[in-house]
Parts: sequence; C-alpha cells; structure tokens
Amino acid sequence: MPALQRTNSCTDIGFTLRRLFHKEDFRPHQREIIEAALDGYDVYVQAATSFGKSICFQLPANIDQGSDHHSGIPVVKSNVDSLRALGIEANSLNSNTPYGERIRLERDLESGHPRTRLLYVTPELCSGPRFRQRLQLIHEQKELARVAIDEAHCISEWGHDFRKDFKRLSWFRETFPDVPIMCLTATANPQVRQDVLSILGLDATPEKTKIFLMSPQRANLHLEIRYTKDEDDSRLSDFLRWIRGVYDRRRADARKAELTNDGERIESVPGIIYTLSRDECESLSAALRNEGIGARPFHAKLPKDVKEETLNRWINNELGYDIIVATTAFGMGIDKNNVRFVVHWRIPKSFEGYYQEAGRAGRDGNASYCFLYYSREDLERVMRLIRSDSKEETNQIARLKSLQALALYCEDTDSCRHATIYAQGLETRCMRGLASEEFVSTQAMQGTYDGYYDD
Ligand SMILES: Nc1ncnc2c1ncn2[C@@H]1O[C@H](COP(=O)(O)OP(=O)(O)OP(=O)(O)O)[C@@H](O)[C@H]1O
Repeated sequence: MPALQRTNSCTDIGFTLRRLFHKEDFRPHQREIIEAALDGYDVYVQAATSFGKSICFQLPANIDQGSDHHSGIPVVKSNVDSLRALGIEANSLNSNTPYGERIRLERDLESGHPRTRLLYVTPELCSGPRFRQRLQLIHEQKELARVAIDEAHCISEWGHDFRKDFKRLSWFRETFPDVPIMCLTATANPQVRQDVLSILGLDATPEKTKIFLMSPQRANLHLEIRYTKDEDDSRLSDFLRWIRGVYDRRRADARKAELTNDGERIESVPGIIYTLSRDECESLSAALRNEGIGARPFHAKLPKDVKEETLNRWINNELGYDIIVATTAFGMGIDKNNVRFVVHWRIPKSFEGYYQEAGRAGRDGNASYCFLYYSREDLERVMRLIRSDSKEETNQIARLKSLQALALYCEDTDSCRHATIYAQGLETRCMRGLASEEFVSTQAMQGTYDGYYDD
C-alpha cells in the first residue's frame, strides 16, 4: 500500500461534494470509487459517457494531501475554468498553455510543494524529461497523491484509439511504485481492459486494484442505421427532412407555448454530425447553412480562437450554433448535457469510437437520437484508410476487426442494437425491453445485406 500519509479517515466526502461541487448527492458507485481511491487502491473505472467519472478523481484531489496528476487528452480548457470557478486549484499544462502561464506553473511545480491540487497534462508532456524531473521532485516531497489516466483505452494497441504516448504512461508505476493510479474509460472490451492493466503495471487482484465495471444504461439513446449508397446519395435530403420534422413538432401549438415559457428557440436542438474528413466537415456545414440550419464546422485545422468561439456558442445554445459538424477530434471531455442527436455521416473507423461518439447524446438522460448513414462504399473507403494509416500491425488487425464488427452491426436488422453492443463487450450488462429492438426489425431495406460476410 502507498506510503503517503492520508487525511481521509474522518473526512465526510458527501460534505466535500456539496460544498465544493455543489451536487446534492453521489450518483450510484461514485462514492465507492472515491473511497477506494482515498484508501490508496489502484482503481479501474469503466462507465458510460456522462456517468460522472471526472468527480471520481477531482474530489479526491481536494481531500488528499499532495496534488493529483491527471493525464489524458485532450484537456478542455472549459473544464479547468469551471473547476477554478468552484475555487479548486486546477491547472492544465500542454502545448496551448500561454507562455506566462506556463512559466508560473513550472515554478509552482519546481517548488516541490505545488499549490496546484489537480494538474491536467497530455501524455506527450508526460514523456518529456523536464516534466518527469519536476514530478520526481514533487514525489520526493511526498506531494504526489495520485495519477489519474482518462481515456485509458488509448493505452492498448488493441483499442480503437491507440496512441503511443499513452503507452509510455507505464513510466508512472515504474518510477513511483507507491503512488496509486486511477484509470478511467467509457469503452474497452475485455482484451483492451486486460492490456491497459498490464501495461500500466496494475495488479488486477482485488487486494490491489478495485475494478468498477458499470453498465452504461443508455436506454435513452435511440440507435438507428440509415442505408445509403454513392449512386443515390440521399443523406443531405434525408437529414434535412428529419431535422425540419423535429422543428415542426416544436412549432406545434402546445410545444411552442412550453418552449416560449422556458425561453427556448424552436431550432435550439443541439446536435453533432461526425464526418470523416475536414473537407466534408466544411462543405457539409456550408450546405446546411445554405438551407437555413445553424451549423458550424469544427476540426483540428481551424484557428484556436475560432474553435473556442464555436464551442462556447454551441454550449450556450446560441442562434446559428445549433449543430457542430466535426471530425472525430471533437468531443472528448466536452460536457454538454442537452445534445439531442449525434449523426455519423459515414461509418466511423471503429465500433468503440462509434459507441463513444454516439454516447455524447443525451447526457441529461432525456431521449436522444443517434443515427448512422451506412453504405458499402464507405465501408470499403474506411477499410482502405485503416490499411494505409495503421503503423503497428497488431493495431491494424484490431482496428479492422472492430470495423468489421461495426459493419455487421449496421447490416443486422434482426437484433436489438443495444444487445449487439453488449455482445461486443462494450456494455457490461444487457438491457431488455428497449423500443429499439422492435424498431430495428422494422427498418427499411431489411435483408439488403444478408450473407455479406458468409465467406
Ligand atoms: N453526483 C452528481 N450529481 C449531479 N451531477 C453530477 C454528479 N456527478 C457528475 N455530475 C454531472 O454529470 C455530467 C457528466 O459528468 P462527467 O463529465 O464527469 O462524465 P464522464 O463520465 O466523464 O463522461 P465522458 O466520458 O463523456 O467525459 C457533468 O455535468 C457533471 O457535472
């Protein structure tokens, strides 16, 4: 067990939750996770998007002596800002940190007794020798309380989102064997989970590591596949018909009165459309704007201030910013509860990625719509993309397997989609009686893809 001296013996964590985070009560399992962390165990948390994983490492950081160190990308500035607004000494250090702020933070770390309680950094930064030296100094002063690794599935080459800098996070256990590690993810199948634990050097026995696997319980998500093909590409008209239908329903008398009462606009139906390329992201958002829909592009090549403005205005439900058309770079760490739909314009590169992105809808628990436009031509395109950009062979095999599972899921018109996700090991408990089960069997073009993978 870790040698650090802890102060939680008589701490009322419910009080801290109310006082610091202004939340009435813990959600199921949050208390057990936080208590395991404060007791010095290594902790592995696998829970749905919107479960409330962040509090599981943010709260202990305000109780432990010493500071916590949180790694995982990307760190969204608004997260740190909102923690600071609560009076929590949280900071982030990454390539976007302004020079003055960086110097201030480096001095704070070099003191060995930093004021920072919670430091968000990228795995790339963790690989740098100077940063590592600073952490070693903090550790010598017994001030490094815990390391939290978000999006931990990126550690595994078997995962859909493998990044080699995540793998180097194994350095923490090698260098600080007494510092507990907490890893968190929304999506990992059993093989990825195993891999994450072993790369990070966590002993999976219950005496050492507490493992929390939660059912995502996302019954509020309606999962639908819509078929299309290159020759007769109906995506745009289909989507416009759908979104205008939603607006029309909100314009109906009774609903309109309700919305006016709440000060809501008719078109304030926040959504995300995922595309595969930056070009399509730009052209699709322009096409939607031409049709009078408030859509904005979001991708890595846009200037930082444009991205920040787009994000803030979308989060604040502003006119003209109802829909974000984004590449997969968008979403990690973004906390917007009322996303009413997520559309995949083309098949994404992996099952796990699809599920994670779709899971950004309906974080408030209200009914939300997720649909994916599927075509065989897109499937072939994405396969070629994976073959050309996978550097590691293991990762390529894993990624192709994951894509194939997703294609089968898309082409299956007889099973409950939630049950298929369960069979992938992404949901840890199968839910029954979902409306989607009946819906799937009545989908148009039933049977179109029968037998595709028979050979
Ligand atoms: N105990 C609680 N009571 C009320 N709200 C909570 C509680 N815990 C978390 N939340 C809220 O739930 C929302 C989702 O939390 P959080 O961002 O931590 O989810 P997450 O599990 O990290 O999801 P993701 O994987 O999508 O990032 C946030 O708005 C957060 O403030």
